[in-house]
Amino acid sequence: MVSNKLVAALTAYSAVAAAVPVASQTKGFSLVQEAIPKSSYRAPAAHLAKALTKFGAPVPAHVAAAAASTGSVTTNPSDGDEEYVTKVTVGDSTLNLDFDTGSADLWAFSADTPSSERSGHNYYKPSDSATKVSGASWDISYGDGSSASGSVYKDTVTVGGVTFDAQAVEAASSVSSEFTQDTSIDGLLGLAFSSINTVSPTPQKTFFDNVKSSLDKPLFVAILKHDTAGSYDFGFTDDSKYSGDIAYTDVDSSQGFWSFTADSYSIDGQDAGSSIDGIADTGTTLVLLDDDVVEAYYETIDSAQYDDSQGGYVFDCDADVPDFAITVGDYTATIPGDYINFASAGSSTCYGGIQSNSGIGFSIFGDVFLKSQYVVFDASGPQIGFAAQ
Ligand SMILES: O=C(c1ccc(-c2ccco2)nc1O)N(Cc1ccccn1)C1CC1
Repeated sequence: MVSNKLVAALTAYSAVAAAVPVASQTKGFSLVQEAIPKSSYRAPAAHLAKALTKFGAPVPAHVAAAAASTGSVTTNPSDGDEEYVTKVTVGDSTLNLDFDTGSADLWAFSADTPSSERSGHNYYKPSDSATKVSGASWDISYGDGSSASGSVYKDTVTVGGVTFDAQAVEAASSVSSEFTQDTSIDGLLGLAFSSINTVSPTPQKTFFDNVKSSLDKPLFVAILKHDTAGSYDFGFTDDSKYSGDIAYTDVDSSQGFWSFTADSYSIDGQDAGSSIDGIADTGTTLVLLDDDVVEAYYETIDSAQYDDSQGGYVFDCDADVPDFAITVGDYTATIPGDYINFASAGSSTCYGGIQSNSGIGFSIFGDVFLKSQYVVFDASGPQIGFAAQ
């Protein structure tokens, strides 16, 4: 049964992301000395940490923290791949956060959230070293109609071993019912561009913006999967996690999103011959496209129809559901039809993973698409890269 939350979300909108090479030393060898190219620059602390480790000395926490130049954290799909939950240390709390490349606020349930709105959730407790940002507030509304607001602290946040000790943590004083009812997540970690951070009067930087200059590479990768654990990787790409080559294309960040143009799209392998402008949004469950594309897609499924009560297209669960693909350069990114047979909608009907973007003027490539791909969000450019998982 499609959960009430999902129906509510879909009715309004459906928004809702190294092995240290052991040098094999043999007796008698020579080293070629060469200057380290700038692009592989590592933070000074990384060299200190490495030297201390080499001689068996303890690495002080502040050195280790400054030194982390890559990180990786597991992300788990909730039931039915509705959202992806990632553990993050925020101040003195470990919280389950929804990494969201469609927004730029790091916010969490907090001691300021009324207990009636907070039950079933972990919540943020400022650390002893936290500081409140005087006069600051935040207030965000999402495409599914959900919202939250509150005050702001600076505190230490660690994601997959990467730490920033002055991260803006937005403590919720109020959250809408969608968040209260979704006890899988205790808040969001925004990974869009900081230009759309809602803190007033001074917008704050996202976690990625704060750490990207200390990472080996200024990028993060979303490796979301269907019904099994994936990861968010920071500062590196890992060719054991994808096949073929990564196809990159430019990102237009002027609206704060990871916005790109797919050169064309195809339905069941039939190229439609027109491009799609959209955003990569780990915080949106489904794929939301212009109405003409959605209608062309469901034309291919005899039993498909728009169901007002479900707020979207449904079809017989035993229908043959075609693939939907977009092309980026010479790479074709395919969503398997099985991913578009998204969820039960009662009796023998199923809910489609492709739905209308309700005319918002751009498409949203949410988790139904992202979980079929290895997706590189690269701040240099900026650019976005896709490869087959
Ligand atoms: O939910 C959001 C969303 C995220 C952040 C913000 C926001 C407001 C102020 C700063 O950020 N506003 C949104 O609405 N979707 C997904 C979506 C789905 C459907 C319709 C509209 N949207 C943004 C990424 C597009």
